[in-house]
Amino acid sequence: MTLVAGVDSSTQSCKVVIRDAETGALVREGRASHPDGTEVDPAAWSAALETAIDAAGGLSDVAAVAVGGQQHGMVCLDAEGEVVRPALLWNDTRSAQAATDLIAELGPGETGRRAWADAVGLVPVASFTVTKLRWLAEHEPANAERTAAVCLPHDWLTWKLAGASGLDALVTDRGDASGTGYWSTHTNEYRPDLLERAFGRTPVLPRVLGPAEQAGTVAGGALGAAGGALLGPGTGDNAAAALGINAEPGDVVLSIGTSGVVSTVSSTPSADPSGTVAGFADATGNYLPLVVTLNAARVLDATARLLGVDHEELSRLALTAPAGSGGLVVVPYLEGERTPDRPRSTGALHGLTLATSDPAHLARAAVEGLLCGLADGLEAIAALGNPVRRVFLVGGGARSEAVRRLAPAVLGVPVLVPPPGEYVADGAARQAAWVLAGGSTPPVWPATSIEVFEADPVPFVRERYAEVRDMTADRV
Ligand SMILES: Nc1ncnc2c1ncn2[C@@H]1O[C@H](COP(=O)(O)OP(=O)(O)O)[C@@H](O)[C@H]1O
Ligand SMILES: O=C(CO)[C@@H](O)[C@H](O)COP(=O)(O)O
Repeated sequence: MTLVAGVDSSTQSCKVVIRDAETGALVREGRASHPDGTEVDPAAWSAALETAIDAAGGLSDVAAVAVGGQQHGMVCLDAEGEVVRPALLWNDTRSAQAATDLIAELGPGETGRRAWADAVGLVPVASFTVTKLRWLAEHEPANAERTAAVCLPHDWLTWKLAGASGLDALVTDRGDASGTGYWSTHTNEYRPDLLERAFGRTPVLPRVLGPAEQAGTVAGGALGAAGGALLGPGTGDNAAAALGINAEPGDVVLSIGTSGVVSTVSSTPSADPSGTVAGFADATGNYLPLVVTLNAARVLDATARLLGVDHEELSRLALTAPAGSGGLVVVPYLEGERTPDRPRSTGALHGLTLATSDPAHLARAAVEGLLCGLADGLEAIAALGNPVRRVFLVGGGARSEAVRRLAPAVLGVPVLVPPPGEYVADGAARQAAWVLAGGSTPPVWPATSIEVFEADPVPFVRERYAEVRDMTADRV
């Protein structure tokens, strides 16, 4: 049996799956936690990857490996390849003003937004790497000066696995490059002019590999791994999830992890000047228009904490309250928000009455608030002309029964739930198998069983949410 490994280095943890390259059958897996915070030393990711590889039984019998990772994180390296400062993650909002400035520099109002969307497929928000680089240039000029190369979390881990042999060895792929804000989905090339505008100069950037292009081999002893396995180009976690689910045009993947994601595979690049839909690339040569919220599974974590219950009880409580939670609405902007663009916002609770002041109503309102944000995302994806034929629900939040049962009601469409699993790591493993096998399309692995959840639509839940979602206080 030939084995391949896939890695998901995501916000809260690192997961490794080892699968049969031919059938896709799961053979072993391992995981390790990442530290909290929106600013993280990349050494924590390599340590977690080392632990997760170990927990998965090592890589000595594995023929190929690929890394999927949280997108956009700014990893700055000096001329010797040392990390200059902790990475700023996708959910760090300190570069919100930089985003506003960069948009205005390409033209006032709509003109600037359209110019960015036409240039790179997205309109800057604090999440994107380009805004973090502007923030660095403005606020930490000494660190900016020391920065010789910039890469993303998955690029850095791939480079470490390959032995970190010099900045010229850095590689990435279209999927993750398309989330930087200085790589164009329209031309398949970097836009050094935009990077120079943001950062003042163009540091070394990872070479962008094709979807199944080899990225070298794992170096013996790198992150404690046995050497020799082929390395895939890796990709961003959302592109990896699409590959893991085998999403095709017309399929929408809804992921409730640290971020809430609504994405779809498309054969054409998108450019949404409103900035709601980010026009990324996928990991197969197609495109991945997507809407992302900063607040997803952690809204459930926070509500469970508030109520002093575990996830199972939170779900049970939510399912005992009525649809619409008697008018109680949780606006879930606990970390600020990216879609809609409210980086300085806080969460809010609206509609408290004596009747709604109990744990069940709060639990239900939290699940509904989270789903309303994703329903807005689904609507935006569809409004750009993307067909919505099937909607898949994945991510840690999909383990909640209340989420699975309320999603079709709030979204107004049936929801397909594959078994709980690590679909990002699976997608990376499938990419590794593709690199090994070669060819123009990834190997076909048998589809997993799917549970279909259906419910009568409850449009009044979204209507009530829309009434109050902009009534929030700013952070102090
Ligand atoms: N049964 C559950 N119900 C609700 N949320 C859950 C459940 N199990 C895990 N989670 C949450 O899912 C999140 C982790 O999901 P995951 O998709 O792995 O995130 P990420 O990829 O961003 O690290 C955590 O916030 C965790 O608390
Ligand atoms: O910012 C985005 C995508 O644009 C996020 O989806 C990150 O890629 C983090 O993903 P998770 O850790 O939540 O899976």
